[in-house]
Amino acid sequence: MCASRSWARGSSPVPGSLREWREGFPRGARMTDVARACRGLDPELKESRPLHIVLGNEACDLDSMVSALALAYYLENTSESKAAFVPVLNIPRSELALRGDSVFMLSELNIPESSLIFRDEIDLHALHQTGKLTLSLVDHHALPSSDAALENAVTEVLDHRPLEQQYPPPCNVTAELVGSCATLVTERILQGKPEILDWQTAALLHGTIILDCVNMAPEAGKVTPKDSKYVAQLEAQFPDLPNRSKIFESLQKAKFDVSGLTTEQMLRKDLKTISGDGTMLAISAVYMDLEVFLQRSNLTAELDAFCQAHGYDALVAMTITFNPHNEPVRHLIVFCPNMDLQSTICGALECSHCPPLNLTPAPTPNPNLRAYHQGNALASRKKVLPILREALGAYPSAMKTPSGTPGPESCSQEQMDDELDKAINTLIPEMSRDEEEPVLPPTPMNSLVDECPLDQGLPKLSAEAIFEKCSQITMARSSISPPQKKK
Ligand SMILES: Nc1ncnc2c1ncn2[C@@H]1O[C@H](COP(=O)(O)OP(=O)(O)OP(=O)(O)OP(=O)(O)O)[C@@H](O)[C@H]1O
Ligand SMILES: [Mn+2]
Ligand SMILES: [Mn+2]
Repeated sequence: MCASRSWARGSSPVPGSLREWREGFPRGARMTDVARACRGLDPELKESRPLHIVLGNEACDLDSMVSALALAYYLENTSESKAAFVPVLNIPRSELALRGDSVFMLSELNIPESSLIFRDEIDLHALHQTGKLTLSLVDHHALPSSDAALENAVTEVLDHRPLEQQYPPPCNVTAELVGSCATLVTERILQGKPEILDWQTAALLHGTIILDCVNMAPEAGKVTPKDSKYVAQLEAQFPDLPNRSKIFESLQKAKFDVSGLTTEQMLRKDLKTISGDGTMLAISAVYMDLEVFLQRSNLTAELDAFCQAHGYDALVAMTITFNPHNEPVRHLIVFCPNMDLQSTICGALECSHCPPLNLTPAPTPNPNLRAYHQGNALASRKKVLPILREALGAYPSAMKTPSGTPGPESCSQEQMDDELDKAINTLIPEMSRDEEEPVLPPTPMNSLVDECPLDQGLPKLSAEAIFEKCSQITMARSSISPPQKKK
């Protein structure tokens, strides 16, 4: 689906230095030569020069794609280093088609998809082993556990979310909570060497910032003064950039067009993942109304198959649609067959206060599914991810069962008891003392203790197991003689 091709100037192949960038990049070799070399088909090119990869996030939305393309282009044209600067889209090539806004933008600007390199076409880990790889991360900075080995190749970060991970100097970190990472890349180019900016690259950046900042509308809660400043500067340098509203409407339409997508494709279209202590969680943006989504045929089985296929222990989907006033309406869906993990995730989301999500439970067709209306319509996944990351951190991996199998019953009984004893003994110390030691009254929880045993949150255990243990405690207490007064 493509809106009218009214943007690009003429229908010439990629004009200006974007084409030269592609052909002369790295110097003397075309993009496809680099791709072939990176795919290991042409070792001497790989051997000849170090490779500096500019890598977007694994959701690979328009912001990630454009930030990687534009920053690599800038570095290739300004860096003193003899490295080749290669933008890599952090998804398999086959997944680009799910990103309607990116496909639309590339076609509008006559940038052939064949000139791009995707994550499944380059072996970053093998390159890293040759010692020839350095990395710039754009639009993210916390690498997924599968890429943890690449952390020491990161020499630069440009991101627009709160820092969750430190990259010590000499890594160059730019992290600012602006509406779009493309704003930070634009700033870098305009402050560095504005004359290398050509119309195509300016149009890529301009359109991306406008989409991310919802056509620069303050009520959407995305745009910052820096976003507005650089959109204006791009327009001042290229007065014939397309009209903002035209860009926004075409990209928004292309982004939200999910017609014909399967449930699996819809979940993969804008997917982020987090992991904590061996538990993997997928968080998808679903551009569809909750009711409509829940009515999809075979939904629970499809969600289960999706989690099993990718090794996810749970899936959180954030649906986003718009009311007649064009305000976003958000719902959260939690799919998790493991009841302990499900209650950990739902508890964290329900009790979150930073930010409060103002969740109202909504009915679902299956106990493995929970759904909520999210009253806080401004909290995008960027805001929800830290809540989920913290919840995973508090969830004992000992409770983790192979993904997709039911919860606590799959843990051995003694494992459950150990967990429970540990938990109860931090809560009720007299249970852990042996007989001869006098039992002191439990420390009042509001006293100045250096850390409250509940700081890590209540132990994640099933209600029945806690009840069982508490009844044991009352029995044990009634058999313990009252504390002897110290003489
Ligand atoms: N108020 C709005 N009006 C119109 N469109 C809006 C409005 N708010 C968001 N969108 C569109 O929905 C897409 C998804 O927006 P989001 O759910 O707020 O998340 P985000 O894409 O801005 O940020 P994320 O938390 O997903 O993180 P990153 O993508 O930065 O990694 C928006 O793209 C917009 O089209
Ligand atoms: Mn997004
Ligand atoms: Mn972004």
